[in-house]
Amino acid sequence: MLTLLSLPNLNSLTLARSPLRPPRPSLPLRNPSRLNFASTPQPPQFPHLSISAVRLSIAPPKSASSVNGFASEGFVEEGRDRRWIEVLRSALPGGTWWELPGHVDVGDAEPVTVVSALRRMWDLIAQDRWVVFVAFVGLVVAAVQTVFFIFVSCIVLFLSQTSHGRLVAFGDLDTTLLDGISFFGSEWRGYGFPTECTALDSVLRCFRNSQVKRMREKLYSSLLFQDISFFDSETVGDLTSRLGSDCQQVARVIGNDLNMIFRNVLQGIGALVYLFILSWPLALSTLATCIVLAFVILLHGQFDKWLKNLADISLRQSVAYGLWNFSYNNLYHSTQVVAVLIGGASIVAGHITVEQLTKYILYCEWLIYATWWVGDNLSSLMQAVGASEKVFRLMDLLPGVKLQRLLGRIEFVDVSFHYPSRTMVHILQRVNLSIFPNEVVALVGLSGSGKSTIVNLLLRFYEPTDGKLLIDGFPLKDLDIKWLRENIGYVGQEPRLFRMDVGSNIRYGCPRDVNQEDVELAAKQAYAHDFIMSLPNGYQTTVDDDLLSGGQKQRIAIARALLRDPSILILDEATSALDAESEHNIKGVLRSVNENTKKKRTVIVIAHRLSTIQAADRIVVLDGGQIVEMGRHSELLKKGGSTFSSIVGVRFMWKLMPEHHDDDDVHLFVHVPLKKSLPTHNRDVQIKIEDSGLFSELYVVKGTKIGREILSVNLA
Ligand SMILES: Nc1ncnc2c1ncn2[C@@H]1O[C@H](COP(=O)(O)OP(=O)(O)OP(=O)(O)O)[C@@H](O)[C@H]1O
Repeated sequence: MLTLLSLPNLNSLTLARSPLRPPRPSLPLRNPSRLNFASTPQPPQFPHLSISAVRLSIAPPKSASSVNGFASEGFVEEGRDRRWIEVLRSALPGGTWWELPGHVDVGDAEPVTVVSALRRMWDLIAQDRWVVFVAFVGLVVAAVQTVFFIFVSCIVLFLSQTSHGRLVAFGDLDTTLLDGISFFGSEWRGYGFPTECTALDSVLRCFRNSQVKRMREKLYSSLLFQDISFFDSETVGDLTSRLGSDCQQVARVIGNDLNMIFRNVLQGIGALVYLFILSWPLALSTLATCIVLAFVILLHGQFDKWLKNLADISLRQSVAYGLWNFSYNNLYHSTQVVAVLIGGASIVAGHITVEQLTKYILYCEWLIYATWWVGDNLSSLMQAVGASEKVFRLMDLLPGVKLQRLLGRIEFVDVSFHYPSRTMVHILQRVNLSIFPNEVVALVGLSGSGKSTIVNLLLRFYEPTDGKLLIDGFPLKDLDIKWLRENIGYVGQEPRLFRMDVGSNIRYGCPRDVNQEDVELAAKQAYAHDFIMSLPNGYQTTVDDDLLSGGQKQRIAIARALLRDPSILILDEATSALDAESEHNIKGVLRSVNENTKKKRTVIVIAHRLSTIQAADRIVVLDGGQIVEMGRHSELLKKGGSTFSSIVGVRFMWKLMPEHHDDDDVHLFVHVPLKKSLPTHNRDVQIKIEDSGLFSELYVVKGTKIGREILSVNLA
């Protein structure tokens, strides 16, 4: 990080603090991130400027500068002049040299107003507003005192010339009093705006830190409820930056920038008023200097926006800073030169006294100083406003409507979808599906057909790119996402367990108060109670992802979902790791819960087992992101639709449950779908069941051959 010592030309900017001289800004230390020259070992080099600019804009045509291949002197001279003019023009603010390569994004597309940003920040510090009010009063006291300090000091100084001891003593007393007021004012202001090293500094920083903390908490809780699509498009680094530096920057606005702006505006106005009282021509000349200085500072602040975002413009940064530094020093000194010239003439002419000129010069310094601070803090404020836009946008993504009760009616209306990371691949295309309250719907389809995507949309992990998704008639995006997810039970294929006891794992995330009996009832419904009781400490046994089998974890996850008593239950291959018997039992339990409890529920199940699918009220067959068939199992078989047959047949061929088959060799009625190479009507086919541990495998035997051509099996 840059210090004053690393830039020798900055030393002239730091003057010792004395009662008669306002503290001069030590610029790089004030805001190091904005003036970080660590990567610029050399001081600004203007030759770079000319070389680069020549390359950009100077390319005189050969014919203009040469005659028969020889350069004409007049042309050369003219060309050189023009070149220098071009170089200078390109280096001026807004010139071509400052332009950045087209592909670089230098800022936010959407502007945010200072007023709206400040209003949001004001809301954020609602409970600490009294601190800010008190601090502002301190600020005003300190600023007024500062303005009068010079006035009183000059009186004391010039009284001492006349050696009126008592008056000097009175003046000293007055100065001491003002010093005291200044001290308390600054300390008091510092309580609200901890920006300077005051005695209370460490305590005072707590206020700003609490602002940052509050903002981070709010932002973080907002992030937790974002769609998964949000995390597809936002990188972890960006979010960390929002939580880290952006929150700091936004908190700095109230705690620092506004404080400094108000303080310096007050002091500047005080100084300016006094200057006009002393001598209006002198005051006008200083005012003109201040306006130019403010313009230069603001211009530099604009470049800061780029400097922060881009790594490859350190050269421009150096030049911009050099120009700024040059302007500041010269403008500052010019006010003193003007003051001495005009003021000297005015003293000779008898218009003002030496004392008045002294006061004038001192107030000039204050005014320049105040202008510098206001300009610098304004550009810093603009940066913070830019940062606040992203922070507030994320915070605003919070709640929607909470319904009194969720009935469980789900409607997909012309829903199309593609994932943000693969915009060219259409995953769902114009899906229209109405699921009624308490209905059990099975989604089937080949791998990649979009079953889980439908569930992802329902859980609002993503939003449809087209069409509407309604729950109980309300657009899903208008509903309070936290409330909605509390009312939906979701069990995935690979549920996660936390390293804590089984009971706590079942209770995890349950939004209502439950007792041990409720937990055990849910575990019994999920056929998990017996195996839990066989663990060393029953429900108190500590488990984690590695200590239980896939099927046991699924049963705990199902118990967890049942305990919440959700209005909508989604099972995304939630029983895939269960043995056939457990799966059969759980399927029955889910069905009976749905029918027998007071609170009915809508169930959406994605499964590949025939037995599970058969239990559904309706089967929805997906292919390539579209619904191709829909109906009861028997209806679909009767229709003989090729998609359903191929999907269901192939899947179930490998996952038939053994209890239907007592013998190794059985004859079953097998539905044979339309296929050119196979007969088009039902026929008896010999099948063979082979038990391979977890699943029984079904081989379709045609004659002596073992084949897998039969695409669906009807065990009815
Ligand atoms: N986060 C994602 N980003 C991009 N593409 C995705 C994402 N998740 C899924 N996909 C793609 O979307 C398509 C549909 O996936 P989906 O998981 O919905 O299929 P599925 O029918 O549930 O498959 P399976 O039965 O294998 O679980 C697939 O081509 C998949 O590669």
